[in-house]
Amino acid sequence: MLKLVGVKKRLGGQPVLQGIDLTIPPGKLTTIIGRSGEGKSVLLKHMIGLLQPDEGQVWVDGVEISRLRGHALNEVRKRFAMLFQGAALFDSMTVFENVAFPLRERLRMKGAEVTKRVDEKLAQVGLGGMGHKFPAELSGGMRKRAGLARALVMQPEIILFDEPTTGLDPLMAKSIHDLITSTQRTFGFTAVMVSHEIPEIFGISDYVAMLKQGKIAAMAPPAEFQRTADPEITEFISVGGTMALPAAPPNR
Ligand SMILES: Nc1ncnc2c1ncn2[C@@H]1O[C@H](COP(=O)(O)OP(=O)(O)OP(=O)(O)O)[C@@H](O)[C@H]1O
Repeated sequence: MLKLVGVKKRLGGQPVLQGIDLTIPPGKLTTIIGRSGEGKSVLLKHMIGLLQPDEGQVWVDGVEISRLRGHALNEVRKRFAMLFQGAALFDSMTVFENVAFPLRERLRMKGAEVTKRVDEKLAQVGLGGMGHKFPAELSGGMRKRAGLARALVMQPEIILFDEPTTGLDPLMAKSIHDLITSTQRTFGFTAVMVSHEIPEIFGISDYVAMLKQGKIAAMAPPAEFQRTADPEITEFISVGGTMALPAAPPNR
């Protein structure tokens, strides 16, 4: 169970997170939405221990990771994968080498075992037979798939996705969303995704949370979330998309 309690963080002299209380349901897909610059990426980085809170705690299964350093933090991080916005592949390595990298570096795995695991993951993300290509030879959507294969290959319990469909056309974005949900259901990992894809995320998420003024303003399953009484949230989700809400239509 991933849980943030009273997390506060200032960056560049400005308050970014101002008291985050958030429990991420295990084995589900939770999507975090919010305006640009609101602190969504900063929030993800706290979950994986890349940033430490000024105040408050981040808990992973009863371990307070916000106070861990060095080896102890690395051990907890092995349970996570994070897919950054740009997929962050190594340009000088083939797709195969990119996906093999964490197995070799972090698990010290070698030879046929690596090949088997990498080929299996590439096939799962629809990149079977593409292992010899370099990232520059791939489309944006294929690069995202390769990034997802690299995240999945470590069989993490928790995967954090930072805007995984940024820069993709709607069809490619849909195929990445489908892949995230199908792999999540197959492997049962806990997924946390930051996304601007409204209304699409309502169709794929188990829970939606909104970050507003440094706090979680609402968190609920999509149908309930969309019936919120908070006019700012209603406006945000109606501007982001065009989904009409029978219970509380956008007031515009
Ligand atoms: N390392 C840093 N040093 C100083 N300020 C930072 C740092 N990282 C983030 N910030 C600031 O924190 C705020 C939140 O940034 P963050 O990237 O989390 O926003 P976001 O909600 O993910 O935005 P977007 O939706 O545009 O990706 C911004 O004002 C940003 O400039």
